Amino acid sequence: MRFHGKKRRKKVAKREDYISWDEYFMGVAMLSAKRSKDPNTQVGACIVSQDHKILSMGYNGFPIGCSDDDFSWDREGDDNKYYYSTHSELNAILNYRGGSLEGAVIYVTLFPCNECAKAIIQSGIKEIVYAEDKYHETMSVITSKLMLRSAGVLMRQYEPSGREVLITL
Ligand SMILES: Nc1ccn([C@H]2C[C@H](O)[C@@H](COP(=O)(O)O)O2)c(=O)n1
Ligand SMILES: [Zn+2]
Repeated sequence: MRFHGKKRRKKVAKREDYISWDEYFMGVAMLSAKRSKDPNTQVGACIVSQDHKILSMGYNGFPIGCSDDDFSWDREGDDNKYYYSTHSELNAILNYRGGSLEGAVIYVTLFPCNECAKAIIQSGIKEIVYAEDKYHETMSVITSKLMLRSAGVLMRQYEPSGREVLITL
């Protein structure tokens, strides 16, 4: 092959074992979940543009000014975490500092609840890629899917590749 009139040396071949877009964005969502202080379920989300740019990230936690040490992480009783925690998907939407999320894709480690589904629909996100769906039998997830389907938001389950990535932090 010729390059600027000169005979070109054989090119060095590219790496072939690079991670896919799905692995990359679900990996970022999984890493975000590691920031959660919830002792029972840690959820992470990563919002991506149609041209594969990361727009925002989030994980489940208490609002700014509501200390993780003062507010309750209990699952039951009058004073429980469900009153206080913001879900990862909503945090990712609220963390976005750009303009519109129209047409974006959200990668999330757990299928969105009905409240997050409303926020996803209203923000213009058009596709959900989720890893787990452990609450699929709850009314929250059943109604979430009803709304998402009705609004034309695509939903697909992430297919784990089984690839292990070692990151020493
Ligand atoms: N799609 C979801 C579902 C749940 N979360 C958060 C809300 C809680 O902090 C936790 C669930 O706790 P559990 O009932 O399993 O003890 O996960 C979320 O961020 N996104
Ligand atoms: Zn939610």
